[in-house]
Amino acid sequence: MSGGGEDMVLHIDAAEVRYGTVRAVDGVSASLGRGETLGVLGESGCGKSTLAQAILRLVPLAGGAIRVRGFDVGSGRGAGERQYRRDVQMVFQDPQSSFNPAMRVADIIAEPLAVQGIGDRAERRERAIALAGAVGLPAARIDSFPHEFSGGQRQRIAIARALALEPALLVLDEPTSALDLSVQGQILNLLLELQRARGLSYVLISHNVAVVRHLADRVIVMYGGQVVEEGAAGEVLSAPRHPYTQALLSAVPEVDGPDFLEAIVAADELAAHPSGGCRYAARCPLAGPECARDQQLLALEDGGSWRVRCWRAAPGGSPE
Ligand SMILES: Nc1ncnc2c1ncn2[C@@H]1O[C@H](COP(=O)(O)OP(=O)(O)OP(=O)(O)O)[C@@H](O)[C@H]1O
Repeated sequence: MSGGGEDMVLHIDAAEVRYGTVRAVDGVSASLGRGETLGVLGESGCGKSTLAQAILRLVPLAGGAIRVRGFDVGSGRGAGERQYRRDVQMVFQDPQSSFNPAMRVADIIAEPLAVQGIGDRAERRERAIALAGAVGLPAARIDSFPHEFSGGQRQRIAIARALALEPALLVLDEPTSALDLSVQGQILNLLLELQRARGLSYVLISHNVAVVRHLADRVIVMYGGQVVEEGAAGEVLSAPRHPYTQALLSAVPEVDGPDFLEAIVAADELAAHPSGGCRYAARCPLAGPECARDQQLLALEDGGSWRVRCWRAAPGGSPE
């Protein structure tokens, strides 16, 4: 893990987002250095997309702070807003829905440049061709329309567009969930390649343990709007300590599938009424009376970065 300082690209400090009484993101903290990937893992309703939206300033913070290379996303104050708009870009699960179907691929990729008034038409086209090459799209097809491409190629188009402004941080929201299994690996490897070549940082939002394992350096596991476990992805995902992470890992097949989401009840209702105590207790096979108390995120070792919101996992096994 990288420390603080100038290499820190993203810093999330006790971020809160509410929809009415629903605490969709409830005191989440995390940070991300240059060239690193933070996995955000959890099933539908745990708040991971809302966290992504908060980083992109698409929903307001009700508390805490998010900083991208020093820019305070919550208040929007201070210098650097223009740079922030360039620094953070998003790749969605279904790129098709974010493409204008009447636009040709070259124009789609160059669109962020046009919006920012960067370069003239010919320069933007040059840039789009270079970006298409960087993501493995054939230059000969740059004047085709997005519907003429396969799902995997469309995701390459979306990635090229996201890179147009030379961002520092990509927020990847289920970037391969809509793709065939054989294509998922290709896109994940492309993301790794681009990260290494460009020093990109990724926030990877996914319910898929295999995808997070493939890409993430660190992971936060979310349940009911809270982080329940965090640490180095390799450690957390091979020997999880929180009963929820353990359930996620045992339920997950190697591939994406609807059964997985059905296997674990959605956390929506929990976010809606966060009574005291562990939010996972109602579903936890290990729950006992101690779990009625609020649980803190506790380091497994003094000063360590592997932290678990479960008194059973904490040193000494005390509920507080
Ligand atoms: N616009 C909204 N208005 C009200 N509640 C919302 C809104 N968006 C999300 N929520 C609620 O906030 C909580 C977190 O939702 P969020 O979409 O962030 O979770 P998620 O883990 O990304 O799930 P998914 O993968 O299904 O998008 C859920 O309880 C959800 O019902």
